[in-house]
Amino acid sequence: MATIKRLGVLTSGGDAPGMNAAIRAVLLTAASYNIEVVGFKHGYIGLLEQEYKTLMPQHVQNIIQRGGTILKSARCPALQTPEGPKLAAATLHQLNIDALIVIGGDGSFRGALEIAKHYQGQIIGVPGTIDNDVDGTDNTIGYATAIDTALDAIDKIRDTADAFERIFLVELMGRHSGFIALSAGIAGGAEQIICPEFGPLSAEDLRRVLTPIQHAQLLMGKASYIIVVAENSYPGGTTALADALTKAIGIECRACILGHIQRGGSPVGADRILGSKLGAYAVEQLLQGAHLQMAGEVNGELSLYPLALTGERTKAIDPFLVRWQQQVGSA
Ligand SMILES: Nc1ncnc2c1ncn2[C@@H]1O[C@H](COP(=O)(O)OP(=O)(O)OP(=O)(O)O)[C@@H](O)[C@H]1O
Ligand SMILES: O=P(O)(O)OC[C@H]1O[C@](O)(CO)[C@@H](O)[C@@H]1O
Repeated sequence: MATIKRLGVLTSGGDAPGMNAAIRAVLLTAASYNIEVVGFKHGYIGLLEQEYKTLMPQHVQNIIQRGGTILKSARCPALQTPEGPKLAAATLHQLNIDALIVIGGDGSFRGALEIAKHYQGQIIGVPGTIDNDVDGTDNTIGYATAIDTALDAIDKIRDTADAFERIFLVELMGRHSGFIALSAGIAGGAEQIICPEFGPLSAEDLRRVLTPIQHAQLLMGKASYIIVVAENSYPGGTTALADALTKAIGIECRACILGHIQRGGSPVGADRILGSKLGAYAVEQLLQGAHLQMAGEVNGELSLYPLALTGERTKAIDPFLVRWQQQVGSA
């Protein structure tokens, strides 16, 4: 068993519902092994600027149901300078931190790998991002809640779209991936889903979107029609796409950008459970000597995955749902 007396923990990148459950599990598990936990604030900024506090059980009481992260999060460009990782490692050494747990996405894990080049202790990652774009785990903490939040919005937009028999484009988050768009689009009964995995969509290529709309109108007449669009799918964004479609078909298409609403809210049960499980597992695996690994869950089994491979983008959106959506999308 590795000797760990002091453990650091931080949340980095986009916050995700369930991060608090993971922090809580880290603290409670560590406490059960008499390990002290230091929480760094604002992601890697806390390491660079020595902004931290020792976490006690009372700090994690009554947080499992809260969105956001009690440690705050941030993007930290300073870690991407040559001096950043050295400074971060120096803080960890100075504070006698034997191991660090980074809760975040694959970008945060790249940062962890840079720090590891200068740090003598162990580092482990816990996947927390609404985007679900991290290899080595079926789901990331926050993804399930984001789907439900997006779904709630889609259902509400459907009501008004139906009343006015309007075409709506609903833009969902997912910087490089269509996980949220595909899942919420399928569950919300969207007529079309557009996401990066379907290939780039250009102004010259609008026919791909137009033909299914026209087909649906022939079949059903005037009716509500919802297109779920993953962010960054069209040059100029979803409002530009709605404008281009409006011009092309002569029927007003409305855009609704859901934005950061998807990052907030009370985590659903699945995210509380995943956060708790992965937070606890991360501590236990550190004690087993794990280093530069991510604590994930694959096919219901807890497992470690090399941090260096978490951003390879080998995890694909559900191919069955993709095929089915494309098959029925024009009906
Ligand atoms: N190559 C890198 N070198 C050093 N630090 C990095 C590197 N890539 C990312 N980081 C650090 O990790 C932080 C978070 O990364 P990023 O903004 O990509 O979010 P993420 O962890 O992927 O989460 P999300 O996708 O949910 O926003 C960055 O702000 C930066 O501090
Ligand atoms: O809040 P910010 O820094 O604009 O980041 C937005 C990005 O973060 C995420 O919410 C999580 O990675 C993405 O879906 C989105 O593109």
